[in-house]
Amino acid sequence: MKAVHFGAGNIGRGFIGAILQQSGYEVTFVDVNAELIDRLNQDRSYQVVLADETKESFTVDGVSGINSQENPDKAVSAIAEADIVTASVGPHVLPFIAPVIAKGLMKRAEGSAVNVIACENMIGGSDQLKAEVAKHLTEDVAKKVFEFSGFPNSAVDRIVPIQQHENPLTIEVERYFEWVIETAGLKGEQPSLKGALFVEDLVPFIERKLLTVNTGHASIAYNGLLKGYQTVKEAMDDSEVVALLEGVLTETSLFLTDKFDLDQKDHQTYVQKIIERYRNPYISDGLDRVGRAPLRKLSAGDRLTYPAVELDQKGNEPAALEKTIAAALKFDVPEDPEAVQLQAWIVQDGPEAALEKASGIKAGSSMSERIITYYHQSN
Ligand SMILES: NC(=O)C1=CN([C@@H]2O[C@H](COP(=O)(O)OP(=O)(O)OC[C@H]3O[C@@H](n4cnc5c(N)ncnc54)[C@H](O)[C@@H]3O)[C@@H](O)[C@H]2O)C=CC1
Ligand SMILES: O=P(O)(O)OC[C@H]1O[C@](O)(CO)[C@@H](O)[C@@H]1O
Repeated sequence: MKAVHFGAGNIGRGFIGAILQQSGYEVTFVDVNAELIDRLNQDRSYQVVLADETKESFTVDGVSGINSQENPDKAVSAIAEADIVTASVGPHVLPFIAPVIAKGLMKRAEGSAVNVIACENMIGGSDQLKAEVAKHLTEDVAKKVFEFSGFPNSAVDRIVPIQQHENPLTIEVERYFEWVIETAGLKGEQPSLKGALFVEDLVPFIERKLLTVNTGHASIAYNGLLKGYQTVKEAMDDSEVVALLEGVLTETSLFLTDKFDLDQKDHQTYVQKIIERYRNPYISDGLDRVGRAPLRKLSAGDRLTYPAVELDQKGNEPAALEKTIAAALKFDVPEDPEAVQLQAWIVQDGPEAALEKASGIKAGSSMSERIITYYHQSN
């Protein structure tokens, strides 16, 4: 069986590619990073190392790579013959992989079913990828193509920090992982993916994950950076950062347990497990990475603004989320294009207007005023 995975990066090699290989697929990675692709074609395998006391490692073999910048047609043919297509390139990159996927789906034998699964930290990733693919198909071709190609949404959870190894393919990952895929969007036979969970309705799973794992992570990053820390470890040793982490998770727990009628005890166990994961001494994770792409993370449907606005509308004052949003406005990393854009908006129009542009939180609203007060209070 053949799998095509877009994004030979941290999650691509450290999580999705490994699951695909363990499930019996020959994995072809598609990427624009020539170093990764050339090495994949040279070695045809790589090591995954577990970041815990065991330092257990395993080999992912039978892999290869296609540089979609140099050989777009090869990527198109690989899609035409694939039994499954997955992607972990970053939400902002989905529009750039869509044309190749559209051409590949058009090239498939009439009616041969395939599923295309976005594995991004976002709600509705595959829906968005499908909409981007549709832009490159005429209406009647799209109708035909989407009869046999499914775009089930998924939620992926495994912490894979940015890391350097002698072999650039080696990847160190936490032992924990969760890959939840919705059955609603599947076409043809349900793929058998070792360790993945298939559910009818993904929404509770993706929202629970995004608004717990990622919201917590973002609060550590933005509040930690504000206090001058560089890593999750340093930040987690600071009681004020941990208090804000516990605050945002209490606030999102209120939202999630209410919206999805979750069992409080079970949810608290899930929350505690995640705080333990942040404290993993075998993982060194940079706050710049965890807080990367601040415009995405401040956007209305993402991990900070979405729960804060929902809670505010229900009459709760999510102070920890608001303080974290204020801290996110101070995310100023010159190598991060979204951070540069955010800071430019603040210089041009002031923090309140920048907040509205990034998040949709209306300037002049009581929530905006509270956030901006926190913004001016923090150093
Ligand atoms: N790193 C983590 O701990 C986790 C990341 N994720 C999600 O997975 C996605 C990827 O994240 P990471 O693996 O950390 O990032 P990464 O930067 O390590 O990997 C992204 C890969 O996509 C490649 N890429 C960029 N443009 C491309 C294009 N046009 N065509 C093909 N490949 C292209 C890059 O060269 C890179 O190798 C993001 O949506 C992230 O939110 C989800 C869970 C955990
Ligand atoms: O990958 P994103 O969306 O930029 O978020 C960053 C953090 O969220 C996680 O992906 C957790 O799922 C972390 O591993 C990652 O550092």
